[in-house]
Amino acid sequence: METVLPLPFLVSVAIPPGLAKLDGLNREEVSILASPFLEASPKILDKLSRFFKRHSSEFHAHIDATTLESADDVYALLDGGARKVFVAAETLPQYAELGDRVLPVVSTLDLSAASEHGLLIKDFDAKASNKCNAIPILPSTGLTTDKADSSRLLLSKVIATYWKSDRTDGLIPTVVTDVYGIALGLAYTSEESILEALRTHTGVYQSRKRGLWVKGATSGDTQELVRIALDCDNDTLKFVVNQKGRFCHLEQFGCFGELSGIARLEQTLKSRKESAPPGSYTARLFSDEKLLRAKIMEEAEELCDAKTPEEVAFEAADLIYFALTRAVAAGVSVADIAGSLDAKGLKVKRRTGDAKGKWAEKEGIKPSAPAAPAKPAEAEKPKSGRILMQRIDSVNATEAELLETLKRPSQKSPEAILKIVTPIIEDVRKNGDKAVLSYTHKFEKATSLTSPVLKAPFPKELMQLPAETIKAMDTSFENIRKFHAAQGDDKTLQVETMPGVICSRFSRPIERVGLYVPGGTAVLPSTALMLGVPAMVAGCKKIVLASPPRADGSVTPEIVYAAHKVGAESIVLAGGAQAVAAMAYGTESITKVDKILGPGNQFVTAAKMHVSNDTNAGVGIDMPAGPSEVLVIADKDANPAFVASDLLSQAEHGVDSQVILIAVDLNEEQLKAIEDEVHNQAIALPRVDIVRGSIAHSVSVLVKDIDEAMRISNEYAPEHLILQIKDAAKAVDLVMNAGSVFIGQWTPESVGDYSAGVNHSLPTYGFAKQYSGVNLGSFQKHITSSNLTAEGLRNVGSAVMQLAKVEELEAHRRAVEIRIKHMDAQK
Ligand SMILES: NC(=O)c1ccc[n+]([C@@H]2O[C@H](COP(=O)([O-])OP(=O)(O)OC[C@H]3O[C@@H](n4cnc5c(N)ncnc54)[C@H](O)[C@@H]3O)[C@@H](O)[C@H]2O)c1
Ligand SMILES: N[C@H](CO)Cc1c[nH]c[nH+]1
Ligand SMILES: [Zn+2]
Repeated sequence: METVLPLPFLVSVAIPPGLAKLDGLNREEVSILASPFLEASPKILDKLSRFFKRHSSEFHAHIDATTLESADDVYALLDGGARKVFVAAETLPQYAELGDRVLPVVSTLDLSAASEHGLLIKDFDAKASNKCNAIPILPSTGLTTDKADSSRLLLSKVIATYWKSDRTDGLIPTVVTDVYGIALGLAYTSEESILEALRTHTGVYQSRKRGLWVKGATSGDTQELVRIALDCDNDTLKFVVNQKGRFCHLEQFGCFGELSGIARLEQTLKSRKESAPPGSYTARLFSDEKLLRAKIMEEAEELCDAKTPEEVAFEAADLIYFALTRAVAAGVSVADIAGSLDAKGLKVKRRTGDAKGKWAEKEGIKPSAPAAPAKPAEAEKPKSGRILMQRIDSVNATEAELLETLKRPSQKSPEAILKIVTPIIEDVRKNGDKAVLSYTHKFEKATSLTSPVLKAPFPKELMQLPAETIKAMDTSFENIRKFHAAQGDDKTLQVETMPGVICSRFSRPIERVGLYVPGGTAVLPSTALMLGVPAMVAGCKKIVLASPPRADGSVTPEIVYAAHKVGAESIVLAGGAQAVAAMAYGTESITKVDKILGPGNQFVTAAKMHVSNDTNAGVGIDMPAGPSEVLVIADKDANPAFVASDLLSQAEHGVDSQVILIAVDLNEEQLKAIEDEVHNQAIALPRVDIVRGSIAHSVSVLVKDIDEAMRISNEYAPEHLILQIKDAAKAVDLVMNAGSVFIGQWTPESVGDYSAGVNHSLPTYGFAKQYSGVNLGSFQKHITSSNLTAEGLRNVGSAVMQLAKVEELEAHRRAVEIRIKHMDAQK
């Protein structure tokens, strides 16, 4: 990343930045000029922080923070990526330690210096910093790249006002570099060429012999213009570009030779990622997450053990190779890494640099000082880079490679999780309410809570909801009720297997059920409906809901409303293993249940497995439901925006979610259209950071036809299967393994999550091969009965007696014989 000397003005931009259009200037033009000027106010701090998250490396923003009251907000802005923040002069002393990152605003504006250019609209204390005093600020509405627009200033003119050419032709020497700062060559620039470059966002220069020179116009080796900067004495420009092909007219990348070092490695890895021969080592590294992890760990260790300078250089190069492979695989470029390094360098409170977790423990490292509470913006690392799923072409890949690529992200080892949850379960079993409360105080920070349960009837004031939420919940409730009621088998099933031998089957509700409604990363009242409604329809006598309370000890009103609608007897105000244990064993105030159902994180799942294995608990559980996932099969008929929206709706659940696209016979352009949609829709999502995490282990599989797509899908056994293909309904016949299927372009997965009527508590992690999702049957037992007449016993008796004889179970045989003898005696 280039260090920025801002061009000698800042572009003042209205907030919220639409970012496609900024007050008349394009986003690209502002980013090329490097430094927008933004005005902060307490109301728009959230928007500013989102702006920084997405664009701090692209824009080098300066901020007017004079209306902010809290110093914490100023620190947060600087930590978020603001280059300089301007504050009221009287508050300046409290920022003394921050040097010229914080500057004062003077209220009496001195316009004289800039008025001769007619440019300055706002001026900052000239004495405060010689680096910043002369930066005039222009409203972006006053600038243009449109020659015909005489009412505004031409951008190229503004730049030229500040440069001093010492050449007779007035041209300005221009150093051209790539984004790593590697010099590609020297060119010359005029006002006209700058205007053209800004207008087209490409490399356009002024040739001394041939006039305007659009780089790549004949060779195809074009440039994307990333940034323009003026040097310290305003007589040389720098164009930072992304170079396609090569810059030099000779057979070499730049006029000073080929790329080398990390830049060259990145170029090689990127091209390998696109087209590494299947089976090659790099292809394996890209597709085998475990192999790459092992190599990174191995090389890190070897680097630590290296002794001589040569060994250190050798091992560091190896480590960088594997680290960069990891980055390129995730769609992260060296420029993104440099941006992240720059952002770290901008932080006003640096991390201590301590090693973390198992690596620290292994080496016996102790933290250097107790960790200070993170400032809000410090805790959220700004992330950038294209959000892109890894691709694999099923035609070129072996079956083993394909399966390896489609592996779900690995979860923490069950043993490690069990070690954490077992003592919690034991504590709750022994100490009841007191233990449950203590874990709620610890994990949910709900220290004011004094009772772990809320009993029905639930007070009205705990379910105050907007009318539209009640309407939506009522609609969903009714659809879920209808669909699950229709699954009922009220009539006893009866079959006469032989004359006089009548077999029957009838269902009964499970009497007491415990329903776990997750509440860690998101509150999910929809899950309360998905579990509660079928329990109600089945006729379960006691429905106990459990969900982690909020930090103030209250339960989300939507969950209370759902509990009320399904007739729950109580809500356990606890989450995790403690909630599961409380429902499995019962406590002084929490009702023991016969079966626990519902999704949850790894602690919840491990606790459910643990209690179901304890015969003393006498409790059953439903299927394993872990991180959400979706597999979308899309062909040429699919709308790329719809496809992306479905992928993202599951990717936003958690970083451990995985989404799969199976692209049926799509060409490069069609596939890219979906990838572009994924990126563009993702960066606009509030949970974009989570999406980045899940997309990093998500995959697009290219296949030739529907049969191959369905074969892979059945092997993967997705929780949700979406068919965005021609004649989608017909393809349902080919579905063998899936939790729930969504057919055709008008059926987004989210309708199933909330309101269509189908259940959203479904098997994940490939368990759709052997489990069904939650349904009415999950809340019922089926009991069978036999009823034989004398004739029936005669008909079947000989088979029974013979098999009992084979098994040498004489009492069994005699139970038939004694009756037949009795019948014979009565004849
Ligand atoms: N498959 C499905 O049908 C489905 C439906 C909805 C949600 N989900 C999944 O359910 C999961 C919900 O997870 P969540 O974390 O948001 O909520 P959660 O309610 O399952 O877990 C929160 C609880 O975890 C416990 N916990 C957290 N950290 C702990 C630690 N270090 N030690 C011991 N206990 C700890 C705490 O008790 C806390 O109350 C997500 O993965 C989501 O994708 C799946
Ligand atoms: N998709 C999740 C099940 O995998 C359920 C859910 C709840 N809210 C939104 N979605
Ligand atoms: Zn969902």
